[in-house]
Amino acid sequence: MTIADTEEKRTVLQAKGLTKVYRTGEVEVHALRGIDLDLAEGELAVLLGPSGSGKSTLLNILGGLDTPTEGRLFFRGEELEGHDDRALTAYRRDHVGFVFQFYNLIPSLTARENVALVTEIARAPMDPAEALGLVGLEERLDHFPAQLSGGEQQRVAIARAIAKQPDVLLCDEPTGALDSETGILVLEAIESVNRRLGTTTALITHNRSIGGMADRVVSFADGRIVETWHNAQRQPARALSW
Ligand SMILES: Nc1ncnc2c1ncn2[C@@H]1O[C@H](COP(=O)(O)OP(=O)(O)OP(=O)(O)O)[C@@H](O)[C@H]1O
Repeated sequence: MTIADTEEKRTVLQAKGLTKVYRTGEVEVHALRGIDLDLAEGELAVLLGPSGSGKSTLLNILGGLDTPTEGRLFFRGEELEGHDDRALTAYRRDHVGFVFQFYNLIPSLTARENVALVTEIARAPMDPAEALGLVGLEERLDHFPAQLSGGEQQRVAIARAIAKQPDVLLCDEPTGALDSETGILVLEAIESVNRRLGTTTALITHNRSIGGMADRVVSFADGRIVETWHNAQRQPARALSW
């Protein structure tokens, strides 16, 4: 195996020159203006930036929910064909887990059943109870969403996202709707999944404090990466405050 092969294996996701222009009538919005970003195996990256800086647009493209106007995306060295819906669907289904600000659980299904919806169609799923255990909800398997707190519902959403054992976990403002104490529990769940399963994780936030838990922080402004730094040591989510 050559050094180049090894490097390629260590990079899970690679974005090159991504741009995104939204056109609404006469109006053009340049949401991304040339993003180069690699996510390494097992890394926890925090994508930081103010509202409107393009973070969600980037996350959606990295996860195959949207396509760039220009630029290329590689998953484990293979290019994802931007306009081939089937390839993107297969990539999303087999390799990507999403967590959004709002949990999108099905109210009439229990925590376990919400997770099972995904494990039933996944290639190598874990048991829903095991996934819920990983986020600290082993005592809540048969609760309905209405019987769970916001933070617990978000942890069910994380369990649902990771139960198919995705290569990449993409989290868009996962603590945006939560108070800080509850938010930290949710971040601990993400941290634990990243450490125990080695899932490459990208977490979007506008909250600078959350950057402390990352291996690397990538800071955005106006559709561009303006700064990147590595933390010499990751702070445990439990030690964060805001
Ligand atoms: N579907 C769309 N159609 C038109 N413009 C869009 C669309 N989605 C996003 N935009 C615009 O693109 C820019 C980047 O939006 P994006 O949601 O990626 O930013 P963000 O950094 O995630 O913001 P927030 O933190 O508020 O979610 C914004 O100016 C937004 O208005």
